[in-house]
Amino acid sequence: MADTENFPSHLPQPTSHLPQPTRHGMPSPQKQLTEMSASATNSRTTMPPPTANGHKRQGSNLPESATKRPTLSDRAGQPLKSAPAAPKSNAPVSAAVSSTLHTRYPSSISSRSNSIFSRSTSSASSTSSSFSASVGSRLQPPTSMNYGRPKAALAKDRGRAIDSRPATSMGTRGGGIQDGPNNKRMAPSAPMNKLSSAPRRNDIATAHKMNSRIAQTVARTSGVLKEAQCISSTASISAQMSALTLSPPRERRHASPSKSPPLPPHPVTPSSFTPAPFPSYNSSSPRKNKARQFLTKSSNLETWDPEEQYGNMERMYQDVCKHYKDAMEESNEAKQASSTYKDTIASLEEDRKLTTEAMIELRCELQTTKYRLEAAERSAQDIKREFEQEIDDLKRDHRIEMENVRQSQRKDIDQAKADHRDELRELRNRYEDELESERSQRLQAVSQVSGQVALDKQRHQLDLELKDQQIRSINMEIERLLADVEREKTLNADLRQTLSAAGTNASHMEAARQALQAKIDYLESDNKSQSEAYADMERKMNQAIERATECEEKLRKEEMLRRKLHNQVQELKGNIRVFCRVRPSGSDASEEMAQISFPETDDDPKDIEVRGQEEANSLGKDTTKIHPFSFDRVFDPSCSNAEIFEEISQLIQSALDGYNVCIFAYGQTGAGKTYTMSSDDGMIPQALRQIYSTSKELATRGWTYQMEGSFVEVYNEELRDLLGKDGESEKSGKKHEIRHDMVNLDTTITDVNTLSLDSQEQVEGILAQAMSRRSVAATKANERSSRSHSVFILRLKGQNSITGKKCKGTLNLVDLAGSERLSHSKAEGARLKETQAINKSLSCLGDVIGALGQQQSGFNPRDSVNGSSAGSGGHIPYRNSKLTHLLQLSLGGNSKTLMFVMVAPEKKCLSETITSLKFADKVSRTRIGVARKTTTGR
Ligand SMILES: Nc1ncnc2c1ncn2[C@@H]1O[C@H](COP(=O)(O)OP(=O)(O)OP(=O)(O)O)[C@@H](O)[C@H]1O
Repeated sequence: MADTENFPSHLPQPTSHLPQPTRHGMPSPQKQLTEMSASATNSRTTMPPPTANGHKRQGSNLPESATKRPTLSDRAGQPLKSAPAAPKSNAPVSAAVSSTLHTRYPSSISSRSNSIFSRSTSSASSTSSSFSASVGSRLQPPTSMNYGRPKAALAKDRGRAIDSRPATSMGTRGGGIQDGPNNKRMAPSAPMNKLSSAPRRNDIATAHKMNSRIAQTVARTSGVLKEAQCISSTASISAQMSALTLSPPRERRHASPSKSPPLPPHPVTPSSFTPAPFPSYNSSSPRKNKARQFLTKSSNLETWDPEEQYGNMERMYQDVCKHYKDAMEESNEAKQASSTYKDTIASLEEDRKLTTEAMIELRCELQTTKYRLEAAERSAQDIKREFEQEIDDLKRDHRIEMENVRQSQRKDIDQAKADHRDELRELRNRYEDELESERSQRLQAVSQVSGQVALDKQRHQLDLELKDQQIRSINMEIERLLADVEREKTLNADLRQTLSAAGTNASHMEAARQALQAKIDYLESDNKSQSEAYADMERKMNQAIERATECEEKLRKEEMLRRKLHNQVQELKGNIRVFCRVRPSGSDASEEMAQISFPETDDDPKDIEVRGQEEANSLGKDTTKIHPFSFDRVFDPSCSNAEIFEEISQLIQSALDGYNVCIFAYGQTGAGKTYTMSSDDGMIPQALRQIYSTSKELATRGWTYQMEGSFVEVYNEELRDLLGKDGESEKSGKKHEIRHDMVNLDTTITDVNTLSLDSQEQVEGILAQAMSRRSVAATKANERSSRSHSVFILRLKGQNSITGKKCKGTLNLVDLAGSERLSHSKAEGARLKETQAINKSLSCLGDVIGALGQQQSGFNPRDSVNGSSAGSGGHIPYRNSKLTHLLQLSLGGNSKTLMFVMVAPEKKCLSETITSLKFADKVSRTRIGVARKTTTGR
């Protein structure tokens, strides 16, 4: 087995058909004999015979004879002409046995031969030949490299080769060598198993206990021993084989394996081994000259040629003998090595025993030391515990002692502190008493002095305060009078005279005041004369007050006169007045401007001229038309909101006087309507500021005002409350309705929040809220274009506590949405709808104004409610849009109405500008009714 491993790996391993050697080298002789006998009888039918040239024939590869050959059955009927010669005394191998050996185990024999003898360099060539003869030319014998090893190396290699497998595995392998010729499993040889495995186990156990060097040595020794045993066993088997060949063939052929007695082992020693001479064969066999014979008539298998077979057998026998001899020599050497290793093992065993004893002693010592150490540790623990207890006791004692000392010290300190406190208290009491008595003495003295001073001072102070108050009131009165005078001066000449008189009066009073002041000074310096001066001053004061009252009365009368005159002037001017304002150019410098001029350069410009687009006349010449317009007032781009407000402040005053006032801004989108009406200094905030300041002034003349405001927008022909909570009207789903009270000439909107405006700050907050809620959107002309008409309605209710007069006015401030041409704006979707609604309502406004113009005479506002005029009977289409419906009373003649027409200066807006101006011109030419005051009382 080991030798098969030496074959080159690229070659197929030779398969053995011989009974495989067990670990002892060969199967038991008894079994071998049995099998050999059986095979001798069966071999002719089961195995093909070797060929004549000595090569192995294999199965169907055997060449078939072309000629007809006699079969065995044929030959059975024939008399045996030349039987093989009877074996001689040394019993040569019979032809049957020989052929059986070659047919059944050719490769096995050869292989085995190789395994046993391949290490002999001298027999390399013969091995090779026998190998090729037995296994065929396809397989090469082991190379000569394996042969020339030194003996020691050989022994070592073998030892390693065998010893590298564990003992049990060896046993298994030995037992499992396997399939014999008839696929019979070969049982391992039990004694040999015992022999080999037992020492091996011992060796391995020893090797594990001892060091690795000892283990290696033992392993090597064991390997050598096994090799030697193997060789000796092989030798015995060979001897048996030799003995087997000596037995008479006829007897063996018929002898039953079970009945035949076991053959005694052949006493072969390597040194005394002499191979028996191979039996000679009768070469004059008649078969030699005979024609070729066949197994059966129909078979083309030739019958065996015994002569040729015999020759082969003889050669093989020679080879086997030679190899056997070599093996014997190797075996001897191995035995010698074995005895040497045995000695070494014995001495090592001795060493191991000594070492084990020493180890046991040391272990005992270690154990003892451990016990001692543990005892020492225990005692150390006890001592430590004792010490710890002692330390704890000491600590406790120390703590108690410390506590005692601390307590005694604390007591001492407390005692010392108490003493010290008492001492301090005593001292403090003593000093405080002394201090108190001293202080009281001094205070008495001081209070006597200061009482006197304070009394004097108080008296003077009171006098002074009284006089200051009088002076203040006189001053206030003078200021008020001066303010009144100042205001009246600007109204009319009579008032100026009165005011100058008041001024003179005031100067007298001032002189009197100065005199009084001098007297006060004098009085201050001289207490005695003070009372006289005071009485004089009081008298003069009363005179002044009387005169002031007279002046006030006079002023009131003048005020009434002024109002009357103012309203007369307003009526003369007409109830709808039109102001025109041109916006400055925008930030885009590249924008081309329209040619707009203002011919009048005085303080009160009323005219404006706009140069129209260039047009070709009938002669083909380019001409431009100039459009002149005239309004109540024209404001050029340089005018500020403050300047414009000055012009309308009289109208705001009219609202306080009990008139309905309506101011609205009209113009194309982006022309400046929202800027004029609702910016921080726009008309709406300024109007409110004026109303507050004037109402305060009028309060001095007995007027008190109640103000209520609401803010709505007309968006897409629907009213929206800008002062309501977010989404309130959408949630409630209520629609606001416009109602006109024609008795009181009052307009109300249902479900609209009306807030009482108590302070100017509140009003401005409300305005900001309303402005933020307005519907705005970016359009082509304006980034924040108003998409609705916004209307701020301020109701003013005044009452004069002196005269008992009552008045009720309404101020409507309207910021209209911008007119816009759809073709220009190219609005879509929501924007388109908005633009359509805006344009429609503005066109309705134009219609209403037009209708009002036609019925100038005989206006009755009550008729206007029904959309008709008593004078002309013409229909006024107020209800055609929410905007005109809402402004019905403002437009219908009952109110003072001011329209701002806003103009954009850009050329691109020119046509729209001209349209707006034409509309404004139409409005300014309209004369509608007479505004009436809603006052009651005297
Ligand atoms: N007198 C002015 N001085 C300076 N800037 C102005 C003046 N008038 C208008 N503007 C500016 O022009 C722009 C358009 O003005 P505004 O929004 O008042 O136009 P509008 O007529 O109200 O437009 P819409 O009808 O689309 O609401 C704004 O940026 C505004 O500040």
